[in-house]
Amino acid sequence: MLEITGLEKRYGDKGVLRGVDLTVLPGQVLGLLGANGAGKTTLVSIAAGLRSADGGTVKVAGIDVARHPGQAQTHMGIAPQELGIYPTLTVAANISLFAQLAGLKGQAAQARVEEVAHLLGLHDRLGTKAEVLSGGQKRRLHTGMAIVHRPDVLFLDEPTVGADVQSRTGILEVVRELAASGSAIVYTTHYLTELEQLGADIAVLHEGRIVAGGTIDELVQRYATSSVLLRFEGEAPAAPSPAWQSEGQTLVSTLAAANPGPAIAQVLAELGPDANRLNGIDLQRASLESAYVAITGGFPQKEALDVVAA
Ligand SMILES: Nc1ncnc2c1ncn2[C@@H]1O[C@H](COP(=O)(O)OP(=O)(O)OP(=O)(O)O)[C@@H](O)[C@H]1O
Repeated sequence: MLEITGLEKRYGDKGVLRGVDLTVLPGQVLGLLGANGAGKTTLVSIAAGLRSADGGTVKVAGIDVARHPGQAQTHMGIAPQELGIYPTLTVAANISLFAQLAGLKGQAAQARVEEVAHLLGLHDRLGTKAEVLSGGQKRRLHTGMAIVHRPDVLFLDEPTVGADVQSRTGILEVVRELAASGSAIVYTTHYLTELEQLGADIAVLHEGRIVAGGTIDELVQRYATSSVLLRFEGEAPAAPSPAWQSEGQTLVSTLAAANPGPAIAQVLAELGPDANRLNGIDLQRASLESAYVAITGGFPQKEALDVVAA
């Protein structure tokens, strides 16, 4: 449904996208992850035909977005990071405007506007001017405008920033519902738990390329490991392992451990009386977060860690 091949984008002499390939199938939610400045918004904007690329192609429903942006855009919905609502129009008029732009008319348009408002918990605000909505309600409205025509391909760029729990739940519910009805969805976020809740597939954008992709389970299996972070006060303990690094007044040691419980017991036994000077033990289970951090180099990868036999 969405096919991105060899996409390149430079700002001045800085290559932000350096050959990005991505495919998103009908019914698939693709979580696009990357650090601040990795190029996610740039990628989404080019894919949606809002910015031009320096190389590569984007096809939506088989249509080349750069060559036929108007035609391709009839198959898309986009909710950019910046809110794009019309403040002086009511909630109903905002959603309705986008329904009409997508060719929905009369009773069908009216029914869909009400359905979207209901899905996003805005049904009792239909007659309210957008400018008086709360931040979270504005965010929901902004999402509603992007999905009203049930687009084949939907781009949501950090849709839950500033949204409260209720707004977040509503937005995730709408994403699930659209994917179930066959939309291909690109979802950028820094909230990894949302991607877990959506059962999304993941693509990690790093240094201009997609450096890892797959289901959450695949990424966790491949890159993540449980780890134990130990903090120690004062002089380094007598035991030769584990290795410690200074962090100000504190010594810290990070251990990869498939079975953290026995690993902690082993370390405590080796430390002997020095164990009394431990002042922190943090256990991190293998997760999408630890996989992501390993992939983007913020934490050693599984094989590079000092694995404690358990
Ligand atoms: N119009 C522009 N002109 C010049 N540089 C730009 C422009 N837009 C973005 N950039 C730069 O390109 C890089 C990628 O920006 P982009 O907004 O695509 O990243 P992002 O992954 O969406 O970041 P965030 O997670 O912070 O939203 C950044 O270094 C940014 O400063």
